[in-house]
Amino acid sequence: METFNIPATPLLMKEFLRQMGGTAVIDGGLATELELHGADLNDPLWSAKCLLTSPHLIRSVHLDYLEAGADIIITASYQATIQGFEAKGFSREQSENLLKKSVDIALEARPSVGSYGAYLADGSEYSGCYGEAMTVNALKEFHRRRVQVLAEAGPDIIAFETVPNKIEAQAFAELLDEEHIKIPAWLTFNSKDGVNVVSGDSLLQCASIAESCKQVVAVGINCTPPRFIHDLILAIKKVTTKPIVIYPNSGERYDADRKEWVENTGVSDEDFVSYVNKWCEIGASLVGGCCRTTPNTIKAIYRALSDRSPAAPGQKSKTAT
Ligand code: MET
Ligand SMILES: [Zn+2]
Repeated sequence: METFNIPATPLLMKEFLRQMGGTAVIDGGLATELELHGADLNDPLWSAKCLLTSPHLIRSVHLDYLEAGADIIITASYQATIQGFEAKGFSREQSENLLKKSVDIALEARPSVGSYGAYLADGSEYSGCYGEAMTVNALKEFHRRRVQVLAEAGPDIIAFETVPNKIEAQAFAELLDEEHIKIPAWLTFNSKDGVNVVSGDSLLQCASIAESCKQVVAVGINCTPPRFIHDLILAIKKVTTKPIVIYPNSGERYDADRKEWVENTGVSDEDFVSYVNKWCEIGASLVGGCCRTTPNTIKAIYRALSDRSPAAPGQKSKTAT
């Protein structure tokens, strides 16, 4: 495993990318890959359930992604919340230790902070509807201790992922500031129409919130069908000077009622990857995959980027298999 120290300013994220040859490769879906290896994640904790039952499996999937060429791996903390562990009978201290464990497993990892909708485990991170009564302050209180614990575990960067609406983007940005979080962060939104974030809130407004937060070193999109990515990059580019991070899902449809992905509604690894160079040409500099993408997808992204220019990831000392 390589260790990258990403210093905590946007400028130095750019320096990290320069060292990477301009583009860095992120890993692919974690939870869906754990499932492919037999984990039963039908649980409110989703991938975080493996922190309890099979940490060795998490470790092995992280390694698969590193071997496939990922420069950045994302921890199993997406749906790990103190409130979620407590609901299972763990003490506060045990819950905090489980959060920390997700970072320890990935060592120089980038912990994932899923939204409040992910904690609800009812698919609401794909609707962004938290009800009229939800406020920025309530979301901040929900996430506060979690973000502190993850930051204290010493990762390189905190990935706030699948952010479905503006109030949660605001909550994360304010938390980073209020808690004086020294670890840099990225904020990635999801979209189901290629124009707005899933709640219908303006992507431009959401990305602007990320842009004006000094701890945020990259802004982008995750867990969104590949066919929408091109237009979303162009939109984000209008409001940010920060590096753009893109990790789409396989494009398959998720059936929230049945709690399963509808197979064969997505694109093949090859098709997915054929877009990657174009995305980088128009402004993306960190690219990977989200749900239902696999180490094969990441291998193909790594190869596509290596073919692009001599300064691309292929030139790095790492050997892709
Ligand atoms: C619903 S998006 C999930 C993101 C998380 N990092 C995962 O790959 O499991
Ligand atoms: Zn996803």
